[in-house]
Amino acid sequence: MLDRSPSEIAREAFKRLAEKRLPPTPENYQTLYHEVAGTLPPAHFPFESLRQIAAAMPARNPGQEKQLGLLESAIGQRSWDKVEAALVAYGGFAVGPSSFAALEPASGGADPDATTALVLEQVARLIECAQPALGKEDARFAEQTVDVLQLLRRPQLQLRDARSVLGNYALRLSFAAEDQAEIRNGLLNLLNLVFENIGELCMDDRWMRGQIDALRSAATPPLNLRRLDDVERRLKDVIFKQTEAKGRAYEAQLQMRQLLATFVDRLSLMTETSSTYHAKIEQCARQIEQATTLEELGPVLQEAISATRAMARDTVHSRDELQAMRAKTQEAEAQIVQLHVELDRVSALARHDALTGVLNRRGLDETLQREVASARRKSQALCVSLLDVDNFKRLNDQLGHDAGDKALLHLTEVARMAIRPQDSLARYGGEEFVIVLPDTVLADAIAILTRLQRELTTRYFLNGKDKVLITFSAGVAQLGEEEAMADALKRADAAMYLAKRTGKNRVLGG
Ligand SMILES: Nc1nc2c(ncn2[C@@H]2O[C@H](COP(=O)(O)OP(=O)(O)OP(=O)(O)O)[C@@H](O)[C@H]2O)c(=O)[nH]1
Repeated sequence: MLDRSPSEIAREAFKRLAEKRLPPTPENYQTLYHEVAGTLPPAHFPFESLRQIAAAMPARNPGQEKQLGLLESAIGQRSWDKVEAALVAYGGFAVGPSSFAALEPASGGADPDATTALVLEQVARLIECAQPALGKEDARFAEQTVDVLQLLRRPQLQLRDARSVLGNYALRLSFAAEDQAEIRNGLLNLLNLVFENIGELCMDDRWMRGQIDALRSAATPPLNLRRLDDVERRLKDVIFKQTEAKGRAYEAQLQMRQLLATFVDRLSLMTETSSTYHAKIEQCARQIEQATTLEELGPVLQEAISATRAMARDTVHSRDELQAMRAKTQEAEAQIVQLHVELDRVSALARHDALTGVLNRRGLDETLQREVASARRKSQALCVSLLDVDNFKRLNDQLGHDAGDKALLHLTEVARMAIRPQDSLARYGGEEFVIVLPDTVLADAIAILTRLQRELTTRYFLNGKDKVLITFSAGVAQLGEEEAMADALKRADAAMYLAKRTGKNRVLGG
């Protein structure tokens, strides 16, 4: 089946359409096409139903009005993610206990049939919303869902008729939800196993070890989409770097093996040549001893000369070959050095900082893009903070550069613990870091940074046995409605400099 060309599949689908006497609708053709091709049909997007729901939803304030506009455009784009975001944000602008209040009968519930129909419609919507989360593995359950939805939307359906069907369906639904929870746990266990194995393969690489630890902690429940996104990005970096390293090691190994084999061949050939030569010379020496006339000596000397010439030729040949081999080895060495340089360059292209494991500039850029889009979509506040370690040069000078590195690592570890899972931490440059705080207003962001300062006064950096206090100065800015993120960062930077100039170890809003 899978070997058929698209036109063959299309012909067969038409044939089946005729054989089964089905109406030639696009849906029927699509179903049969996938049946013939042995592929899965694309997930159904209930475009019309969603448009009807959106049309029925009231816009009771400007916030809801904006979200309804976003919802309509999300439906137009057939994007579940955007539909979900618009619905959640719409809910955030709810004004009363019921955001579906406009659906209620104007007479205050005087018509019981209309009320029943409304309640049943809401149950149907609830089921439709929950459906994607329950997966498609159980075909029987999927069929039952379709039947229940049809039944709930049947005109004049009475509550007592719906009750037993819903009771039965609720039981199946609880099984499906349990299955999904088990599948999720199973997948998480599998993921952790994969991390462990990758970790085992490259335990001598410090960067990799840090990444694997970060992956494990990112994949620990409770999960959210942001954390999963982080896991995906980190895993891509790890796989990329591991593939590079493996390819490099394999190439080097192959080259070395070839060189060694040639070397052993040459060595045995040289030994062979020199033993033949020695035997020949010994034989000549014996013949010279036994010779009594000059005539007898002539051919013996001739033989000795040609044996010596052959030996010299072989030696020159071997020397040339060994020299060529040496050149090849040097070339291979240079290639490996070049590969290391290349690997470092590639690592720099990764999204995480090699020393601390937090996001690097590239990772930060991507995160900022994502968070700005998300904040705008959800009409939420977004803050950025720029923090710079105080007197870091002095720390380096007094304790050494290695201790300086460890101090930076310590700072990022404490910061990771102090911020929320949805916040992001990035190294902006030497001893400068950026914290991105979604869904946070300025005052709260300042409070989070101040909490981090307090944390650092209780969690000292230990340099050997010495406790070292690390402090930082920070500037915080809340992104304006129309403002570019680069401008918000500039404001945070200016506030940070003001904090430095006015005594350090301070957090100021920009
Ligand atoms: N150990 C270590 N030091 C770094 C790293 N990156 C930058 N530095 C050092 O950080 C120091 C920063 O010095 P300055 O910019 O003068 O700042 P400061 O000493 O912290 O002074 P203030 O910012 O005014 O508090 C420089 O000495 C850099 O060499 C790094 O990765 N590791």
